[in-house]
Amino acid sequence: MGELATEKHVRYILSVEKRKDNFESVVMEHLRMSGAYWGLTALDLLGKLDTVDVDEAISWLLSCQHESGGFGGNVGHDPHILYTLSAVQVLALFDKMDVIDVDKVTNYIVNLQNEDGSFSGDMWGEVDTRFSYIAICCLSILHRLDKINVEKAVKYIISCKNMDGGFGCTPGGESHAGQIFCCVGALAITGSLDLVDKDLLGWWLCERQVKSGGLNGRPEKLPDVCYSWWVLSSLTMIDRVHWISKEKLIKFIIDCQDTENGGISDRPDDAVDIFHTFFGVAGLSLLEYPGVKPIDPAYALPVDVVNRIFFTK
Ligand SMILES: CN(C(=O)[C@H](Cc1cnc[nH]1)NC(=O)OCc1ccccc1)[C@@H](Cc1ccccc1)C(=O)N[C@@H](Cc1ccc(O)cc1)C(=O)NO
Ligand SMILES: [Zn+2]
Repeated sequence: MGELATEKHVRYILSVEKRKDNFESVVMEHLRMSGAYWGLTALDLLGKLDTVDVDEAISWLLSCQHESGGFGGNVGHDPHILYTLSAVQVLALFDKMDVIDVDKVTNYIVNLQNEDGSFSGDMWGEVDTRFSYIAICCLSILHRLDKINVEKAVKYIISCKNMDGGFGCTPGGESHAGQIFCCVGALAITGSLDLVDKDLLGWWLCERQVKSGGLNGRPEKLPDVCYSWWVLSSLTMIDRVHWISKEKLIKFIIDCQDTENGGISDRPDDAVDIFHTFFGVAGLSLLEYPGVKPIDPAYALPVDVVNRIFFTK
């Protein structure tokens, strides 16, 4: 079996951070803040975060903050809860939370909670359980969970649980691995995992593994490296990882890397991108692949970063 071409991936990630004009950079233009989180967290998992110019990254990040306290996907873009989490995650990676007004960012998120406990993504009001996870994860990192109605937030998430044990984006929405990650992650952070039927959900999740060893996001779909994260982090949080073959999944992820130019794609022989490179490395981290630092399945941050947030002053 091949092995992880670490140096190539590090060089690929650093090159993406530098490039501005090529196809990937233009496509990812509006979610560049998330791209920064994916690239920098992947570098940290590979033990290479020290190769980054922190001050340059921080000043660009701060230039994306809106007067409301929220962050946009790039300079001059409207604020959105998605990019506010990505920005806070990057600040946690660099241990630089002191460069922002925590209460201002908190206030931006608090104002996005609706009467029924759900969260909207921005002022336009779209509701999705993704935003519940983002709000809870972000406020937890900021030590401000007490500023929202956690009980109603949890009640809303449980209202999105389906008969198959999975979760959808709104009540009655079809189960999808991405939404399951968000709902299980939010329940884990709020200490509410007792509300999940671990065997029923574990069964739905382990059924995502196909012959090639890869994981898909819904029944009958093709396997995709990023589901190595959405499905596997959910299985990890409900303690059912032993229900899939870790070796076969490792082989699938390794088969998706470009050993020539670096980077990981969604499936073998496809074009690589920073998103799948991060979720591939994060998946290998959950699979305890040698040379990759451990990642926290709920916060999607390296364990040493999560420990620093919660166990130091
Ligand atoms: C917007 N987006 C997606 O829709 C991807 C597209 C895709 C990648 N592979 C198959 N499809 N889909 C995606 O992220 O689905 C996972 C998901 C769906 C719903 C909720 C949570 C996760 C990707 C970007 C992308 C676009 C096109 C190609 C590759 C990456 C994306 O930004 N996803 C977001 C999804 C998300 C958003 C918020 C969260 O709290 C968690 C996850 C993300 O991972 N943020 O860190
Ligand atoms: Zn994917």
